[in-house]
Amino acid sequence: MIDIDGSYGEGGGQVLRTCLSLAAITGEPVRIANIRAGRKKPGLAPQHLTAVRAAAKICQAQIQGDALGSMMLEFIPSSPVQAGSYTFDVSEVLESGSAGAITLVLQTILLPLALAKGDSQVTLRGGTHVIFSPTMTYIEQVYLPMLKSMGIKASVKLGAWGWYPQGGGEVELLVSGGTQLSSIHLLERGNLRQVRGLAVVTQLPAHIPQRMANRAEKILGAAGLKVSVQALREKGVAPGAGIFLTAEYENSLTGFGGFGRWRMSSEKVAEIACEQLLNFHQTGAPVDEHLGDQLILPATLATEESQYQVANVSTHLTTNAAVIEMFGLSRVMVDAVEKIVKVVPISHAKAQIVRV
Ligand SMILES: Nc1ncnc2c1ncn2[C@@H]1O[C@H](COP(=O)(O)OP(=O)(O)OP(=O)(O)O)[C@@H](O)[C@H]1O
Repeated sequence: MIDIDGSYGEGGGQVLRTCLSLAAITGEPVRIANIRAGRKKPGLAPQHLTAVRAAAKICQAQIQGDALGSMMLEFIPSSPVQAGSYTFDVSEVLESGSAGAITLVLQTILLPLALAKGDSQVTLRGGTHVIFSPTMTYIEQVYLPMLKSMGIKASVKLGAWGWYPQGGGEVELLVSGGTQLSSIHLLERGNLRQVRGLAVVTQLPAHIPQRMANRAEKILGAAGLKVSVQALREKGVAPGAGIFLTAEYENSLTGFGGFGRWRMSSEKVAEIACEQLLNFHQTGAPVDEHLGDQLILPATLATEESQYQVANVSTHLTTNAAVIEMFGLSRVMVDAVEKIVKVVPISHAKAQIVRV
């Protein structure tokens, strides 16, 4: 049994999700105490509880402490990960509905399913575009394409958009099993090819996405970037608005978003997204701060050493690195000055990854 202190470092949900993924992959039982102790409302929130149940389902784990608000979880896998057809719905844990980010549930089970024998199809319901988490657009346009370069074959189809606070979004995830992960090397991002954007509303008038798109094209165009933003009205159970920009460099991808808010102009929403993108662009780094913490797990499971440079060394990155090291599968070295992350997998045979 591996004992993890959930209050370590960032003390957020990612400590839990990383443990769930690695427990499912290795078959190693894990006990996590002080879950999300670093947050205002600690313990398991709907998104985390859904991730716990999803991870448990795919490796038939026995679980204790799987309740909303629980700060302690015991997770004991009882079989190798089973590929198959699954549905996970955040509103099953909170009947009144929740915008708990299903992208984070997706990230919890993606690698276990990709390493399992056979293909999987997963329906996920809940929040698809939620602030402080990767949006489904980021998963589709940044995270999955970057993982594809490491050998992961997976795709998502967005059926309905789910915003805070109602959620109600829906996504179909397809994952090919039997993956052998290869390493990633990203020290040079190359030139910017283009910025693609989606300005989207659900249940709101068409002038809103058009105004977001116009403003973003104007700002990024004035900064000398090649940009094209589509204005769309999409399906969703509640009103919502946002703009999601993907920057495509020769060797890497990144994405940033802005979310509509009561009394915030469409133009301001676009400005927020553009500012983040331009700040990143200026750093010259190939990997954004968020992808930086998310790549450590796949790099740990790869056959060779990985190395990449990030725009910013976040506490999410250093926390995730430390938690992953506790499973003994890799050494993660973070050069805070050069902002270079190096992940050295430790012999997989020795680490007993439950492989195909
Ligand atoms: N704008 C963004 N784009 C991509 N990824 C993001 C973005 N914002 C946050 N993330 C990622 O979402 C994850 C959030 O992890 P965190 O530990 O904060 O847990 P949480 O479960 O979302 O919430 P909490 O902070 O409430 O515990 C991290 O991997 C972070 O990099």
